[in-house]
Amino acid sequence: MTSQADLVALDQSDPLAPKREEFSIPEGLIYLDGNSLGALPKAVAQHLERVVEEQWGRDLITSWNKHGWIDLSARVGGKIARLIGADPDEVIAADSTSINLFKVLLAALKLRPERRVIVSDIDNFPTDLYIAQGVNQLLGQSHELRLVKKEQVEAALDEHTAVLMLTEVDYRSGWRYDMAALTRLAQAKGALVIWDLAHSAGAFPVRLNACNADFAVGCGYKYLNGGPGAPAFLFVARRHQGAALPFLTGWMGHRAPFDFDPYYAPAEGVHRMKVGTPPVLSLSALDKALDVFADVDMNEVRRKSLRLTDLFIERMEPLCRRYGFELITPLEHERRGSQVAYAHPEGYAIMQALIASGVIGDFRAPNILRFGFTPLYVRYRDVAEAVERLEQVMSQELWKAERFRERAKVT
Ligand SMILES: Cc1ncc(COP(=O)(O)O)c(C=O)c1O
Ligand SMILES: Nc1c(O)cccc1C(=O)C[C@H](N)C(=O)O
Repeated sequence: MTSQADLVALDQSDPLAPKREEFSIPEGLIYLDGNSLGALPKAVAQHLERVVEEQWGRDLITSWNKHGWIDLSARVGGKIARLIGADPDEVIAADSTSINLFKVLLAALKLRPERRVIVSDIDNFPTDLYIAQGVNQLLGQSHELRLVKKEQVEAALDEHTAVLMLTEVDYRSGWRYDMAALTRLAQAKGALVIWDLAHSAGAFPVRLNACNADFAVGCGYKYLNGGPGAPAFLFVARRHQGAALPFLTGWMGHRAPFDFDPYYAPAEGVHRMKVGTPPVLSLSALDKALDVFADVDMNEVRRKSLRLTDLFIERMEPLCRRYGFELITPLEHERRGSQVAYAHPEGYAIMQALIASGVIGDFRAPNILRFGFTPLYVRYRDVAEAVERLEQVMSQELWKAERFRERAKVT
């Protein structure tokens, strides 16, 4: 068991400890939900004020050139590329994850016209599955969407598979796929692979090119801390950039948008996946938020993430025995993202009571309490304190209060 003295020593010797100072975290709050909405980097607030006043307010439309707004999507993509093991010219920041998935899924299916199966995980985040259903509808239900449990993904792949579409880290359980192995297996059958990195990018080192990934998408507002509704990102491996075509053929993805040619011609490389005018303020926030990572070693982030999640699991053991929490996150490091989840029949009310006590995690239907550990701003002592507050919620039965039963619109 990790002692109080061990925790102090861990925080004192943590090479990432100074990073916490770069974030604005309310005094006394323990924030374990950076896997849903990352905390605010202090520099973003100052930067946005300058962008609004100087770029928008003073320089107005000249800022597209003067402040490089027109290239922001690619510049921000370049910063994300380092975190996900891609080259800068393989990534853009744009649109939402859902829309980016729509774009790359259609592009990938068109690269495998003779094949008629999309394989995915039935526990994938719903938007991924809904997008696949919408794409199939657009294609006249020409494809089979083969949804299987994680253990059956390998067996579901065959010579009819056009695309394997997976989220690397399961949003509920935190279960992590072996990206290299699954990519190899799918490609050996002749399929293309799309990875959703929503719960990976910024949480640990991702190695898209080392794994030979074909396409990827991911969120800007989770571990990348770009703010609510931040632009997402999209990756197209260089080997596909000539042949992969977008079907949302907007002017920003045209070869020469300011020629105002009536006929569409795709831009070079990943740029053709851009659609309309980018949200400059949101992109500017994400741009500045990514600077927090500039001097960060992602291997260090992973080391701390595993220590934080190990510590949480260790401290939760007595509560599991006493109060019936069931760990659903893998113990094996290789199979774990940066979050830990427990099933409990009273999960919703318990999470509301815990939030009221100053520890923010979240609840995922039907019965899951989910805790995200962002190594840049979560301390070892926060982990111990969070479990102590949960112990109080349970031992004093605080969760039984009527007000914790009422379901909010957003959970
Ligand atoms: C795996 C995954 N994909 C996609 C999304 C969201 O996509 P969007 O930003 O389009 O809402 C989420 C979370 O919201 C997610 O967990
Ligand atoms: N994107 C979200 C939103 O707009 C509102 C509330 C939560 C979210 C989330 O990010 C959910 C998240 N993808 C999840 O893993 O559950």
